[in-house]
Amino acid sequence: MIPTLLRRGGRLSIAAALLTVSVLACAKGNIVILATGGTIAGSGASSANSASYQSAKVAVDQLIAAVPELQNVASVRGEQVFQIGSESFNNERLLQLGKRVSALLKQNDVDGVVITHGTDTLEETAYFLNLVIPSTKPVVVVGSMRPGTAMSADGKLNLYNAVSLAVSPDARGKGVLVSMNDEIHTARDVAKSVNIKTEAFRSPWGPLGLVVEGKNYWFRAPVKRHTTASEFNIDRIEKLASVEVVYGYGNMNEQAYRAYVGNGAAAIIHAGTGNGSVASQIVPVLQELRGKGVQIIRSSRVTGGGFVLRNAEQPDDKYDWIVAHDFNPQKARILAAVAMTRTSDSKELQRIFWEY
Ligand SMILES: NC(=O)C[C@H](N)C(=O)O
Repeated sequence: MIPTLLRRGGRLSIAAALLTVSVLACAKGNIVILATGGTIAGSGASSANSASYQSAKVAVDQLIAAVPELQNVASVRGEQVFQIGSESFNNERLLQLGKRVSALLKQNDVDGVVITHGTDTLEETAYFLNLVIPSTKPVVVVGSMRPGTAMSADGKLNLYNAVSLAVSPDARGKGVLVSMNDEIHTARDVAKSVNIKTEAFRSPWGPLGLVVEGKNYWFRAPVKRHTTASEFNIDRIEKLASVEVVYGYGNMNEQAYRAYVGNGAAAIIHAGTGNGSVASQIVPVLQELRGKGVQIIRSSRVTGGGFVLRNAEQPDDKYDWIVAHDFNPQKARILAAVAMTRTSDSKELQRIFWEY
């Protein structure tokens, strides 16, 4: 169409061509890629290094330049927020990233945000954003399991899928999404379940859909509260509550619980065995800590579908403990750290654990 207009020559047809170009550019939608590091920005010594490499090496502009096809689906620009392995994320970085996402989504010239992220804590950041970003515009978090230098690297296609998902009107209002390995997951459910393999992310209750060659195929939608239906808002959060996780196993002792509380933890996520069960020698310790005002939140260390029932295994009503529903311990930490910016009432916290 544009070459035809140009062939006709003359000022009018050139103006028409320019107008068409700008209309097409607008029609594509504007996506900002916020880069934070991880393996998707990793680099290895040789193409055979699929698992040993350095993460967080490649700058966002290089990531974008490596996938010219991105510009066919959206107008894309990048910002380098951090350049770290995601194992080094902390509460301050979550807040900084969240505030930048929120500010961008308030702009009329931004239609969605893609966050490139290491996979180790990707589920924590994605779930945090799902709780605190008050926007229906798509936020898609993406990573890779192999660096771009490796044979069969997965980053380019994952990034392409993430951008095409973020620019899709049908991705709006579904909460923060994670796109990996052609699948679309809700940030609430997804967890890194295998390392090494590219099929690394799973949701215990299944993915929301698939993204294939720039088209989304949806099968379900999240029912829990998120983004615009959330009572939490990043614009009103300056500091997260101090919440720590203690891992349960046979031969447990009380030292970690006491050390964390001694250092000011306001809540302990007990990553218990099975149904969040608590060893008999630990029960009185947790009762004592609860008596001192510390929230005790029972989650499960079971991977791929831990689900803690209230008053099963332990009398939560009697001890005034909280159960983490189906959240894995690291997501329970995120929810408690956000929720406790607003309440320290255990009944309110339990309500929040059921609703989000
Ligand atoms: N695949 C990865 O991205 C792992 C890396 N350690 C990270 O989380 O940053």
